[in-house]
Amino acid sequence: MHPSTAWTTSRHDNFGQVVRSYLQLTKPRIIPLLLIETAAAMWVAAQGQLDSALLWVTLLSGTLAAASAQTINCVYDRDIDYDMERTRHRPIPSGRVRSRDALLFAAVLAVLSFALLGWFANFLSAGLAMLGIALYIGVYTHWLKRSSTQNIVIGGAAGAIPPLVGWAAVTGELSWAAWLIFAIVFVWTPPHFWALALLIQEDYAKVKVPMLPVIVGDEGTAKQIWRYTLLLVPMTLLLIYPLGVCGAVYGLIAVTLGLRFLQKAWQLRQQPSDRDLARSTFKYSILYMMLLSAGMVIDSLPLTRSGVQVLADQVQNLTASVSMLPLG
Ligand code: HEM
Ligand SMILES: CC(C)=CCC/C(C)=C/CC/C(C)=C/COP(=O)(O)OP(=O)(O)O
Repeated sequence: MHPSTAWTTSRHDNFGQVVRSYLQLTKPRIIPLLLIETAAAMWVAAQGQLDSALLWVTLLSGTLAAASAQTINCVYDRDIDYDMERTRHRPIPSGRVRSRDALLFAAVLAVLSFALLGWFANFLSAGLAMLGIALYIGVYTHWLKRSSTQNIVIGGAAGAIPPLVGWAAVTGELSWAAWLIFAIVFVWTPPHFWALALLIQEDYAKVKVPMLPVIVGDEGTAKQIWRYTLLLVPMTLLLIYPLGVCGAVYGLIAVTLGLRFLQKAWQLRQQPSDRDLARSTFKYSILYMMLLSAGMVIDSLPLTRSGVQVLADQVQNLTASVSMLPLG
């Protein structure tokens, strides 16, 4: 290879590696689900009449805010991340990115997120995105993660902020329905995370992070997972009644998904030390939240709404005809 070609290739490789490292700081695999929640809340808020430019700008800003929060978390947790097998190869503990550079990166992302939302949507949504970062860093990462078994219950509020951002971006305010979607994600977070924590508790024990299974064991954790799932499933139906922002199609999806979640949580309660069950409950929690959000979107599409209306009219006509039949 000609020396100048080799130099260019290695510069490319280096650049690629730097980009990959910064991307890894943002924990990108978690972001799509946060965006799905945001989009679902926006769709419900707009009752199917959603401006696509607003949708994309809000999703981009949400990505920037979540990426900023995750990057700061990587800086703060660099000591324990170094000691845990699962996180040792993250960019900061492995020495690929300096903490100072990561913080600068996070600041740029946060400022861009705030500016985009403030400019294209409104300052309520921009402020909520910043509140999400503050809660995730201040309340979860700094205050509770290393000191309380309830760390992810209270800290989970940060992960439930994205739907509020989406709702506020569309309507400029926060209605009961927005708070209910927030509450659904909030109550979903403990079963989601504790199912995973059952699998990786040795890592957390090693660095003295008091995740629930480390302190109360498998059985106590499985019991809590069951209780939160039991609370979660009926809560999802409140969007239909009394709030009236979702309809029958969403109801069918929420009940079907909810029954399966309850079944998994119940099985785990019966066999709390079964790691395959814990893994399957964790994976299902993600699928559950994706499909529940999809259910909200499908339900609010104008096509679905008119289809349900036609069906309801047919049923009404049929009932009227049957009642007019000369029976007996
Ligand atoms: C305080 C609340 C939460 C905690 C402590 C938590 C913790 C975790 C952890 C430790 C992982 C494994 C990540 C890895 O192996 O690198 C994970 C995976 C995941 N989390 Fe959560 N989570 C929380 C809330 C949320 C929320 C609100 C969402 C989105 C709505 C979410 C979505 C996901 C997804 C999609 C994955 C799978 C990523 C993959 O494909 O590996 N999490 N979570
Ligand atoms: C609006 C807005 C910006 C909201 C922020 C939402 C947000 C970033 C939620 C992330 C929740 C999460 C995946 C925590 C991981 O826990 P951990 O950091 O303890 O996981 P680890 O053990 O893998 O480091």
